[in-house]
Amino acid sequence: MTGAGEQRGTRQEVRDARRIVVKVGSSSLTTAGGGLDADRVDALVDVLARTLREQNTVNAANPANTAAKEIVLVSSGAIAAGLAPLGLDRRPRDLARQQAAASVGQGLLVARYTASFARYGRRVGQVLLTTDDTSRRAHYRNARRTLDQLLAMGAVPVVNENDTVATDEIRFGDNDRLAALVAHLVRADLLILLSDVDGLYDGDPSTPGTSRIAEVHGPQDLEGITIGSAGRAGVGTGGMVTKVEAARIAAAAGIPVVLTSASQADAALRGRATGTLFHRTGRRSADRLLWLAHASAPCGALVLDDGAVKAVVEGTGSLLPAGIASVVGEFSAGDPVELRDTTGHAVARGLVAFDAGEIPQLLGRSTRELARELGPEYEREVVHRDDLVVLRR
Ligand SMILES: Nc1ncnc2c1ncn2[C@@H]1O[C@H](COP(=O)(O)OP(=O)(O)O)[C@@H](O)[C@H]1O
Ligand SMILES: N[C@@H](CCC(=O)OP(=O)(O)O)C(=O)O
Repeated sequence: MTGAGEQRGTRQEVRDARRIVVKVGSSSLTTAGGGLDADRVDALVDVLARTLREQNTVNAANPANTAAKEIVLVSSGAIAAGLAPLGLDRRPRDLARQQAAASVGQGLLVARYTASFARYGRRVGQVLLTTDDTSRRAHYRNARRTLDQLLAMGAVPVVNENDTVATDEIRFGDNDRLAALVAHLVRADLLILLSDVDGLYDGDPSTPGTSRIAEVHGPQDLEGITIGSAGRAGVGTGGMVTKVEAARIAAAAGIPVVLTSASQADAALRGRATGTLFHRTGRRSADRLLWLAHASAPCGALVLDDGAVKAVVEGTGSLLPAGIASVVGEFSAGDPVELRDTTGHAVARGLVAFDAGEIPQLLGRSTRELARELGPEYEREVVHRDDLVVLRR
């Protein structure tokens, strides 16, 4: 951990980042009363549009323009923006009214971004994602293709969770984690999380004596720090906990993260020593698997015997019917499921190749035997190695 006063110079990897995901929280886009604050939206768009313009006109005629920047904006604020128009004075507790507010607010939010970016001659493209888009192969590819295409056409994708169709079970719930997963999806070089606080503090920032942490090199730097889960009453969702979790996911996937306030967005994009920089802790991982580990809500579970747990955890093989002791829940082929040991501890997640109802007849039996009895289509893995991600203990 490095104290704020110990920072040196600019952050080269931040300055050099070409493809950047910027996430902005509700608290940075709304007025104290909870409505959308057009001035704050415009101020953010000014920074983003100028960054794109400055960097991309330098060398626009040169196809090898290595300075060109691309920005994907993950914006919260739909629920907050929908409160006042529906006569609500705070974020409702129940999902149905949150969804109604999001439905009204998302339109207003995107209309505001559209008008604001238009001042710079830029188009925006709305992209609403659900957890299915992050775990199912076809959805995942589609989402990535659309985002890539928008960027290639010079538009700014404005991403949010598809709140109106998400149920409690399948919600991301917080856009911090969604932003980390989007950064991974688009193979971003940098994730910037903008909030109403200018970084991670070593305690509740409203408590005198706490100070900002300038750099985080890994989980060891977070030990002993009080990280609050409540944001500004009635507006944000996860407080600092979800931001630190998002930073951890992105950093582990090889993407550095800057966490700072919306008013520091320009400095952050220029690589100045603002906010908290989370250094990458891992390398870029095989594409879809990160999503499987962090985003998918498992539809059920398979309980494995000790040998199968070992094979899965040590990465030596796919999950075969012979290693499955029991099936939990209802799911269809292609759904994400949890793989548990016999004590109920989740060891991995995977995309299952059979419906839940088909599996009991396969339990404990060899694929060869099954193929002989039930047909050649049963000589296959229940979860293929390529569709499986081991969870960290
Ligand atoms: N250790 C900490 N460092 C910084 N902020 C913290 C910390 N613990 C709790 N917080 C609170 O988290 C809030 C940000 O979360 P939230 O309101 O959910 O933001 P957003 O709407 O931007 O997603 C800050 O305003 C701050 O009060
Ligand atoms: N999808 C929700 C945002 C949920 C969320 O994470 O909000 P925040 O904590 O302000 O980033 C909305 O647009 O209101």
